[in-house]
Amino acid sequence: MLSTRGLTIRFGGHTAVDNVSADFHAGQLTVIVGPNGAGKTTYFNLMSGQLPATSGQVLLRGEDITGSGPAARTRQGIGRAFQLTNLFPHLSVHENVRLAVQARAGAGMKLWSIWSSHKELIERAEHYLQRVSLGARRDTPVAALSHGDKRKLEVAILLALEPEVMMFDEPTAGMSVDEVPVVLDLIHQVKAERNKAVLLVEHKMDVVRALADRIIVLHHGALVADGEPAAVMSSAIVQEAYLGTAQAAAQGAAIHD
Ligand SMILES: Nc1ncnc2c1ncn2[C@@H]1O[C@H](COP(=O)(O)OP(=O)(O)OP(=O)(O)O)[C@@H](O)[C@H]1O
Repeated sequence: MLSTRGLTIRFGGHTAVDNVSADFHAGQLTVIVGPNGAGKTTYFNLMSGQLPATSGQVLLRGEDITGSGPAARTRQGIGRAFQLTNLFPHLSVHENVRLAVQARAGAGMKLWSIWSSHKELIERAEHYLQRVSLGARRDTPVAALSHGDKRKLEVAILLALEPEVMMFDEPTAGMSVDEVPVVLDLIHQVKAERNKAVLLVEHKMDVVRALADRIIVLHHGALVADGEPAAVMSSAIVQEAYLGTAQAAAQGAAIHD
């Protein structure tokens, strides 16, 4: 579904992502891990188009999209849950999701088609709100939501856009303990549909264990491990560089932080 080939970005003399090649398949959830500053977010930014690559390629279904900006990539099927930067704070929860549903339906500027299918758009937005357990908050302005509810709303918006590639940046960061299972269940459901490539940047080992089909490890911008979770997590490089000791790993310590 999505591939990178020799993907590299340099900031001045610093190579933040260094020649990374990887393939992300439909029905597979890949977690990208690594210490602070390893290049995980920058790699995400290169794939979603927020940053231009210094060299290398990003391919979507085999097509080279390296030259496309972020909006074009979203239209082409790469969806990303940002950390609360793509919400309209003064619109209601329902309106935020409805805009995403409209964008997906291509109804954005065509008033006639908005009116002709208005009821359907509302129902679809309602459906996504129910999926993230935000139905009761439908009329609340986004600015008044708790942090956890904002994160759930982001997931609803991402679902509404129906992308083929779904990228999550620490989806449970800042959530209370009782909110985390809602989001993890949703990501499980998306994965179970088996038609999307799901990518996650995640620090929490329990989340990694619960969700990962595959783990990629970045270190100083380079890909240093790529494989099944058990093999990658028990590999010497991960044990020593990221978990400190095998005992820390067994105790479920975070990779960092
Ligand atoms: N716009 C930029 N200009 C200069 N340096 C940058 C820029 N963006 C990222 N970097 C540098 O690139 C490196 C990788 O940063 P990045 O945020 O991708 O790491 P990360 O693995 O996501 O870290 P964290 O786990 O702390 O979020 C860091 O050394 C960072 O300082």
